[in-house]
Amino acid sequence: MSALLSVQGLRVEIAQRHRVLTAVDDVSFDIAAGEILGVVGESGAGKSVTGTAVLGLLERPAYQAAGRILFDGRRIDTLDEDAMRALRGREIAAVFQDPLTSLDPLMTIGDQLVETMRTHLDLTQAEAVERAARLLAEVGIPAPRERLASYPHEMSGGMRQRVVLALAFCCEPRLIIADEPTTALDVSIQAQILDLLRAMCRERGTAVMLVTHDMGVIAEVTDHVAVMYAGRLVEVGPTRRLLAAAAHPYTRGLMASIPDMYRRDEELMQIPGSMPRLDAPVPGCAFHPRCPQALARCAGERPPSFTTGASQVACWLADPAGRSAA
Ligand SMILES: Nc1ncnc2c1ncn2[C@@H]1O[C@H](COP(=O)(O)OP(=O)(O)OP(=O)(O)O)[C@@H](O)[C@H]1O
Repeated sequence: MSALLSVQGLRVEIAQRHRVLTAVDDVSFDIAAGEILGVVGESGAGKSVTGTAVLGLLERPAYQAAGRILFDGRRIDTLDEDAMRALRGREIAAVFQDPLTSLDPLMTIGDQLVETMRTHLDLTQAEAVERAARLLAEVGIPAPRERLASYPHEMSGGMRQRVVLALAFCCEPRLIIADEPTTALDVSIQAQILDLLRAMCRERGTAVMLVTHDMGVIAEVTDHVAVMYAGRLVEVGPTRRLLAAAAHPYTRGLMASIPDMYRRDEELMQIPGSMPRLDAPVPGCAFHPRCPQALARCAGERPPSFTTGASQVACWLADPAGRSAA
């Protein structure tokens, strides 16, 4: 199946006065139509920067230094600002952690939905209003017609995030970039919003790049997972298989922090240590100082990506040639 989104060798750098830092390095992944890909990793791993690059919203001092981003086979990282803005409104939508990033506090939610639809779709005012009410009903807003006249601040955080989903879906995008869409919400509301996101995507065949630090979220909604550490992908594979048999010690460490059925027998644990700072990159495998299974070569040689089963794993432990030597 050809990819709807294809990120190839993406590198994002951050220009500082006397040096350049690398926030995302050689990141490649595909998302097929209708697929939900989770991008997971600790804070600072480069997840948001990757999503921002796909949306064409990187701002100085951050910039794309290498790689290509293709949407439906067409290169989009070289589009000009107007073309990218048109694509963002229509074919690629974004959902961020804070609903107030997406919602204009001075506009009613009805006006926001109607204006977005009328900018990008050929709809009359009456058609757009009708569609806005239907969308609000679909995302579970009670009394949707009356709610069209409400302002964002008149709603709870959970309701606002439902409106953000309505806004994201209102032009029937083919791809949604969702960056920590439920992190700010109570756990019970989080699950409802994730269920809603998944149901709406399944029904429409919408693809999603879901950025999260939470392996529980990955387990709940994604089809594939890309695990990021220190700006690089360390493991990419189908969610079920990856959760059943993660190959990278970092992925296993993240999984050990899911407090649920996957780890009934083990204590909830945190990975000791912290991710290297951008201004102090670690040679070899960036995870080796924290890795319980590090080999001598991990400190000196950066592992390439090895294929193990259906996954890609950047770890010397997955090197078929190196296993016996280790
Ligand atoms: N505009 C910027 N200027 C300087 N540093 C930046 C900029 N944008 C991102 N960074 C740095 O790039 C690194 C990756 O950030 P990013 O936000 O992508 O991480 P993340 O994995 O999404 O983590 P979080 O969940 O905390 O957002 C971090 O070290 C961050 O401080």
